[in-house]
Amino acid sequence: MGGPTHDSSDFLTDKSAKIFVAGHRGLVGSAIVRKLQSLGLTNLVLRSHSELDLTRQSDVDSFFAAEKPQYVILAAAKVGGIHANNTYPADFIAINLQIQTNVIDSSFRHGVKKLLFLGSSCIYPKLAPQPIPENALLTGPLEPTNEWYAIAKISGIKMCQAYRIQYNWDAISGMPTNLYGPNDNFHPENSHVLPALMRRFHEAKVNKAKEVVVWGTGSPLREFLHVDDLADAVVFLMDKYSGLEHLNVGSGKEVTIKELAELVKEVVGFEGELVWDTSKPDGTPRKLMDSSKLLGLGWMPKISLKDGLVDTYKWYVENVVKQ
Ligand SMILES: NC(=O)C1=CN([C@@H]2O[C@H](COP(=O)(O)OP(=O)(O)OC[C@H]3O[C@@H](n4cnc5c(N)ncnc54)[C@H](OP(=O)(O)O)[C@@H]3O)[C@@H](O)[C@H]2O)C=CC1
Ligand SMILES: C[C@H]1O[C@H](OP(=O)(O)OP(=O)(O)OC[C@H]2O[C@@H](n3cnc4c(=O)[nH]c(N)nc43)[C@H](O)[C@@H]2O)[C@@H](O)[C@@H](O)C1=O
Repeated sequence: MGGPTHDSSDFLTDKSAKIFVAGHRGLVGSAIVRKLQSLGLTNLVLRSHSELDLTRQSDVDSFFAAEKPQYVILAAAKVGGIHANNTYPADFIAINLQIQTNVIDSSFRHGVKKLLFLGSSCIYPKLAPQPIPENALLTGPLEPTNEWYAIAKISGIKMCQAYRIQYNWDAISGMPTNLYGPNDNFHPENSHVLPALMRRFHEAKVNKAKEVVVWGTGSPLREFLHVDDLADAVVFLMDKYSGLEHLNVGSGKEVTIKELAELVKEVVGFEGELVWDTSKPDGTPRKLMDSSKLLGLGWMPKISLKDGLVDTYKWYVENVVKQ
C-alpha cells in the first residue's frame, strides 16, 4: 500500500512539543512515558481513566479543545488475556471502538499533527501464514476467543487509513506482538499468560505448593516482546514512519507456552510440577509476526526473553507483592 507520507522528523527534535499519551498508567503507556522522558520530551499531557473517561465523546472533545496536543499516542484500551476476551466480548468490542473513535476523531478535529494507534497481533486470521506479513489482514476468519477485540482493532487501523486518505492527516498504526514488563496486569484470571504464570509460580513458591496449574495444552506458540522495546519502536515510528499501512512490531522469537512456563518457573524459583488444564482454550495455535518492514527502517529489539523475565519478576516482587 502507498499513500501520502509526511516529514515527521521533528518529533524528537522539538523537545517542547505537547504529547498526549492516552493510557499512561498501563503496561504500554507507562513504558512510552518513561521512554519519552528519557529523551527529554517532557511536555506530556496525561489523564488517568478516572480523570478522563475516553469512552465519553463530549468529555474527550472538550479535553482536546482545551489542551490542543500536537502529538497523540493512543495506548488506552480495554485489554486482557484469552479468558477476559472470551468472557467479556461486549466490553472488548464496545469500549475499544468508543475509545479509539473518540480519540482519533477529536485528534483530527483539534489539529493534532500526528497520531499513533496501537492494535495487536490478534487482528490477523487464526490460520495466517507464518511469520505473518501485514498484508495477511482480512484474508481469513479470526480466532474466536478474541474476534470482538480484533474487529475493534481492525476498525482502528481502517479509521487511521481513512483519515489519511480523505484528509491527508498523519495517523499511523503499529501492531505489537504479545507484550510484558513492569506495570503489567497480574490478575489471576483476566491477565495475559506471562504475568498470570509469574504470579501463580510466585504464590506457589511462597506457599510451598507441589504443583501449579497452567491453561491449555502448552503447545501454542507465542512471540513475546518486552514493553521497553515496544516503547522504543513507538518513538521510532512517531519519528520516522508516516505511511498508510500498519506495521508489525515483534521480537521475531517464539516459544511454546510449555517452554514459557518452564522459563517463568526457573526465573521465579518454583520447584514443583506443572499440571495442564486442557479444559481451558489454547487460542491461536501460532502467531509469529513478520516485522521485516520495521526492521528494514532501522529499528531493532534489544531485550531477550530471559533478561526481560528477570527484570519483570524483580519489578513484580518490589511493586506488587510488597504493596
Ligand atoms: N499487553 C499486551 O500484550 C498487548 C497490548 N497491545 C495494545 O497496547 C495498548 C495498551 O495495552 P496495555 O498497556 O497492555 O493495557 P493496560 O490494561 O495495561 O493499560 C490500558 C490503559 O488504558 C486506560 N483506559 C482503559 N479504559 C479507559 C477509558 N475508558 N478511559 C481512559 N483510559 C482508559 C487504563 O487507564 P487506568 O489505568 O487509569 O484504568 C490503562 O492506563 C492497547 O491498545 C493494546 O491493545 C497490543 C498487543 C499486546
Ligand atoms: C495479546 C493477545 O492476548 C490474547 O491472546 P493470547 O495470545 O491467546 O493471550 P494469553 O496471554 O491470554 O494466552 C496465551 C496462551 O497461554 C495459555 N495460558 C496458559 N496459562 C495461562 C494463564 O494462566 N493465563 C492466560 N491468560 N493464558 C494462559 C493460554 O491458554 C494461551 O494458549 C488475546 O485475547 C488478544 O487480546 C491479544 O491481543
